[in-house]
Formats: sequence, structure tokens, C-alpha cells
Amino acid sequence: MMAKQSVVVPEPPMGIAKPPTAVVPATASSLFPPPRSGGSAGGAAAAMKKKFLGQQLEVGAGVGGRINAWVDSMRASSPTHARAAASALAATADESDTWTVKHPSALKSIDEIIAASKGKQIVMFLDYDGTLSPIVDEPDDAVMSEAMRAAVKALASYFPTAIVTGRCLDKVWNFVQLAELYYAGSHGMDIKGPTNARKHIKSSTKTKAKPKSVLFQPASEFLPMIEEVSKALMEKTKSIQGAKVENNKFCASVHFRKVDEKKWSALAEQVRTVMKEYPKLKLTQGRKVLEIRPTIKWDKGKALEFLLESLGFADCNDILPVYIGDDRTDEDAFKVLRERGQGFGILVSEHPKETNASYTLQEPKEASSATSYFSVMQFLQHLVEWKSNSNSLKARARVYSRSATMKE
Ligand SMILES: O=P(O)(O)OC[C@H]1O[C@H](O[C@H]2O[C@H](CO)[C@@H](O)[C@H](O)[C@H]2O)[C@H](O)[C@@H](O)[C@@H]1O
Repeated sequence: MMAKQSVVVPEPPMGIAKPPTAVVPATASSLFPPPRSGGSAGGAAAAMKKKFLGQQLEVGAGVGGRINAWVDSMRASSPTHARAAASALAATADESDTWTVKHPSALKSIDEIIAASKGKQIVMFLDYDGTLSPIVDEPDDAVMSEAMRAAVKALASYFPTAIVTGRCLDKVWNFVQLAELYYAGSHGMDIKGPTNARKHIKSSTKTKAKPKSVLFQPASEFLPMIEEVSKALMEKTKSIQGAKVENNKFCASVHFRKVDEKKWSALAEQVRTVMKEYPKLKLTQGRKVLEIRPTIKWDKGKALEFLLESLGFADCNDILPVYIGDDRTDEDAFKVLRERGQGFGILVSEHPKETNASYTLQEPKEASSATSYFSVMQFLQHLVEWKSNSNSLKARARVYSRSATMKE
């Protein structure tokens, strides 16, 4: 077994990430609805928040008897339980204080969003699973529709666009296949820019300095460890029917979507046993998946900041970053935007959830679904349509003013 050396600044105790706290800094733009207060929802909502977003789970030494906390958190992330939690959350809130009022539909608010972008460069960040592709039982089947690909391609022709995902770069590339995008794989730990990156680099940066080549792997030293832990997890969980381990290069995913709920605690126990050997790795949780990743201070929020900086937008007030995502790991990016008081997060969800996002969109559905709707795609298409129309208007105005000058 290889030595498990610490190579970067470790975070506090390993465990499922803390529930996000909605904090609005003094500089926050009016785009951010006020944070959810205890207010009318009261203690019941606070209790629900804790339950719904999962408890802090420790997986280091001295954690005997805590496996139930893991299973509770795994349950809280499953749709059935999430729905129950959502109804309880909704039931405790005043009618005037509902989740949808605080987090309105981004589609219905498109005019407000476009107005906020006046004089600003929109920069788009898109999560993959559950945002651009529907959630399906088998991770390898999570393909993106041709229509969604076309929408993302059109989007990237107007705005710098990045995919920020838990998947490793190779996998997400196989699904998306758009060379003009930026990609941040492995929860932001593997960042690559497009070959024509200069197109979107802020023009002042273009002239002043050579643009940074966008290629960044903050957890590169963890590569052998992730390889090793993935193998150990595969071995330990192979007897649990339905369990699947995905090696995502700088992180590993243990899927339990297809595992009988009665076996969740056995699965959690096996994962915990493996992780005890790897104190430099921590656990976070996504949708029916346990994510094992390095204890470095790096997440999707940091990836967003890194990409903004690479684009030359680090200290710019004239940008509007928009991040669309469906999962707990996307909350890190929503939080960064809220704390910057810049741009906004859009949570893709059918159910109320505590979130740092400002707006919501419905989940992508499989094409075969009778109730199929694609609100993420529609939102992207609306942005493209608006930008294309406003560019044509500007072009027409330029022609008009040129011909007026010539006549004078
Ligand atoms: O950051 P994301 O792009 O949202 O990736 C997070 C994880 O997504 C994938 O798992 C999720 O989608 C699967 C396919 O729909 C589904 O079967 C699974 O239950 C979900 O958790 C992906 O397989 C993971 O590697 C990503 O970390």
C-alpha cells in the first residue's frame, strides 16, 4: 500500500459538508433574495434544514456507533425522503414566505436577469448530472440530448461557458463533446480551457498580459491515492448488490441508487472501513452517491473563482456570473456568488431545499417521459435568443448611424 502523505492544506475533520448558511454580504446585489430566516418557518424549519441537508459525519478515528448518521444522511438525499422533507418544510412556512417566493423560477424571472446583466459580461457555469442530463440509474447512461448540446453550443458562442462537474474530464468530455467550453472536472480539481480560449479572455487582459493557459490540477498529488482507494472501495463493496464505484480521477464516487435501502448501512460501514485508512481523504454527499475526495480547500466554488480569474475577470464589477446546478456540491459555487455579491446561482430542483441559489429551474427529464420538460434548456435558449436579438439591433444601429454620417 502506498504511503498516504499530506500534500496540501487539510480542512477540518472529514465528513459530509456542512449545510450552507445563507449569508448576504452588505454588498450583495438586489438579485439575491434575503436569506431564509428562522421567522415564520421557526424551529421546525431549522430542524428540517438540519435533517434535509445532512448531518456532519465524521469518518476518522473514534467514530464507533455513528454509522446511523451516515444512513440518515443517505436517506435524506433520496427523492422519497427529500419529498417528505420538502413538504414538511413547506408546511411550516407562511404562505407569503414560501420557498418559491424566495427562490423564483429563473425562466419566469428572465427579464429581471437580463436587466441585471446590462453593461455586464455574462459568464455561464453549468453542472452536468441533473442539470444538463437527466438523473438515471446507471451513471454511464447519463447522456445529454442533442437539443441540450445545441443549446449549450449556442450559449458558448455568446458567453464564456464552463462545465463544472463531479465527473472526471474524460467522462464529461465524452458526454458533452464541445471543444469551445471550459471544463472543471472532479469537482473542480481538473480544469481545462478551450483551445481558442483567447476569444473570451477580457480584452484589457489580452493586451496587458499573456492570458494564463487554463490548465489546473490542485490535487494532482492525490492521483495515486484516489486510484488506490477506488480499487479498495470496489473490492469492499462488490458483495453489495447494486453498489457502484466510479473513479473520477481526483475523487471517487460510491453510488447507492441501485442498492436496496436495507443494505445502505452495510455499504456505509464498508466505505467507512476503507476511509479510516485514508485520513487525507474526506467524504461529501451527492444524489444517492458518497463522494470521496482529497481534504484540500478546493471545491466547485473555488473552481468558479479560478475560471473567472483566468478569464481576466478577477476584480471586475462588470461581469455577471451565472451558475446552474442541482446538487449539494453546487452549493459551494452558489455560496461564492452570494459572498461576492455578484451574479447568481440557479438551483435545479423539483422540491424545496435550503440553498444559497437565488433562482430555481425544473430538472431535465428523459425524452421518453410523458411529462418531459426542459426548463434548463429553455433558460439557456432564452439567453441566446435575447443576446442574438440585441446583437442584431446593435449591428442595425451601427449601419444606420454610419449611413447617416455619410449623408451629412
Ligand atoms: O457534479 P455533477 O455533474 O452533478 O456530478 C455529480 C455526480 O453525478 C453522477 O452521479 C449522479 O448522476 C447519475 C446519472 O444520472 C446517477 O445515477 C447518480 O445517482 C447521481 O449521483 C456521476 O455518476 C458522479 O460520478 C458524479 O460525481
